[in-house]
Amino acid sequence: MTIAALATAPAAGAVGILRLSGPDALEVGRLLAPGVPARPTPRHAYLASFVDAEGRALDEGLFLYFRGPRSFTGEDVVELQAHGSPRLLRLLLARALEDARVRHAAPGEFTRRAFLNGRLDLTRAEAVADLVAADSEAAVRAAAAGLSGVLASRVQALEAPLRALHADMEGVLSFPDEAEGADEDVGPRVTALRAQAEALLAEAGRGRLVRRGARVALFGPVNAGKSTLFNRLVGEARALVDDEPGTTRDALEARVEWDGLAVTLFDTAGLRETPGRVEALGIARTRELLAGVDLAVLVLPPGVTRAEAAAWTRDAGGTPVLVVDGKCDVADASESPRRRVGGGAVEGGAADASESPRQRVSGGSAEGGAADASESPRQRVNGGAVEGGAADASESPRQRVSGLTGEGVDALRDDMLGRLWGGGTPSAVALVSERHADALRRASEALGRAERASRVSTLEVVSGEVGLALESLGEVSGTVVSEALLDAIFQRFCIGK
Ligand SMILES: Nc1nc2c(c(=O)[nH]1)N(C=O)[C@@H](CNc1ccc(C(=O)N[C@@H](CCC(=O)O)C(=O)O)cc1)CN2
Ligand SMILES: Nc1nc2c(ncn2[C@@H]2O[C@H](COP(=O)(O)OP(=O)(O)OP(=O)(O)O)[C@@H](O)[C@H]2O)c(=O)[nH]1
Repeated sequence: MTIAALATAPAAGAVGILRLSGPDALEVGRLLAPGVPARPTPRHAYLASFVDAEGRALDEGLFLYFRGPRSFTGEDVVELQAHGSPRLLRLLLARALEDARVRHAAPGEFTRRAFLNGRLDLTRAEAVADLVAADSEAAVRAAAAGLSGVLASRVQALEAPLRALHADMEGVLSFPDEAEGADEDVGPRVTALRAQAEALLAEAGRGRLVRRGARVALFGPVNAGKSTLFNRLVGEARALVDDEPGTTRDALEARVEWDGLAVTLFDTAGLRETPGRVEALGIARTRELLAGVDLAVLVLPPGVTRAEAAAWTRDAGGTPVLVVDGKCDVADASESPRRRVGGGAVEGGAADASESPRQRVSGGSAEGGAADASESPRQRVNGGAVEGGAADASESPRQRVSGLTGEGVDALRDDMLGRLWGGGTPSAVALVSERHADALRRASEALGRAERASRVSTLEVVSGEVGLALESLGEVSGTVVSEALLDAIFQRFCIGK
């Protein structure tokens, strides 16, 4: 069946495209553009008059014919490139759909046909959708890499040797005499392939970062200068700044693009022990937010000790924390923000020392970390920090930054990107999606079982597991796919793609 859809967004633009794909694309296309020869030269742009059912001119545009299989879908494709009026384009589309040989394309159906006709493997078809959805430079570049087959070849480099291994084992099982010895190094081969699968799986985190953008939150004690720093990082005065502690109550967010990577930056309510009721709600929300971001930046006012810093760090709930010394332009603590913070902690400590981990640390730092050291892993960490400033030297020096003067802000941004990204550049990443990661994980698990079986079980069992790994891997490239999987994948495409 021939399908038709508008390939351009349903909004006014300079040019809009109606696309047809299928066996009757040319004939139906020529109903709309009768001036085009019956056997047009493929890939030649004809200037043509587009007409309605009565033969009245609707527009003058370009007519393109791609003869299958040399087309995007692998089928005959016709494009009518008209002036970009949404109303005009709908008239042209309706006219094409009037023909009984044509129906409207489902979302992603052009790309689905390209996949089914072997023009693209599944990873490249998905890269088409990634490219259309890309909203940062890194996302564009990573999707483009996917479209050019970066992930496809990584998967291929795993799939081919896995298939060879499977064939060797099946050979030995079926023809033990002829294939003798082909199963000798099965164990090491499985181990190596499993490591390869794990390495690919490890890129899923970066894939997520590129696709969705990174989420970074500034947090720390009240009045640390978070909002000032946030404004500085965002490049505009978004957050309210005031020297009254607790000014920021709701988390603010702003989207920036750093080195091509989309970053959503959050400014959060300052943490302290004795907040007002409304502020307490803000703090609860901060903790929730911190648990869900990719990186939490702990902004400390001058004079905070390592033990205190370690205590604040725990508010991030397991999210990686980057610690920075804020207000570094303040030479000494004459204005004594340190006292305020320290004072707050002690005050709170008296009120409910038993409850708050932070107070326990304050207590620890005052009374001696050693006393606490045996109690919990958390205390042991703090105890360590308190006991041995020297031993603590392994901790990297904290970034000094001033939101007020801008000092250290660029370096902080680089630090954040380093922590988020690790080495390399965002464009070099193989965009491993959740779907790919899930299939890779199952492949890797099957290989893990194969590894064990190669030591304790029969070749038949090993081969069975390797076969399962192959099946899972086939879901990534598309060599093994169900209709349901294809439906799920192509549903997220837009219409006309
Ligand atoms: N006007 C227009 N622009 C477009 C598209 C389109 O369909 N129409 N595309 C649609 O997404 C993308 C281009 N993708 C395309 C991919 C392959 C072929 C194609 O004809 N492939 C043949 C021939 C290859 C060759 O001659 O080198 C093939 O693969 O056999 C065309 C477009 C982006 N820009
Ligand atoms: N000297 C100096 N003062 C700063 C700096 N950053 C912020 N301040 C001042 O410190 C006070 C608090 O700044 P904010 O940016 O609102 O601090 P915050 O951490 O967001 O505060 P909360 O909203 O209470 O959590 C304001 O008076 C700022 O002008 C800095 O880098 N250097």
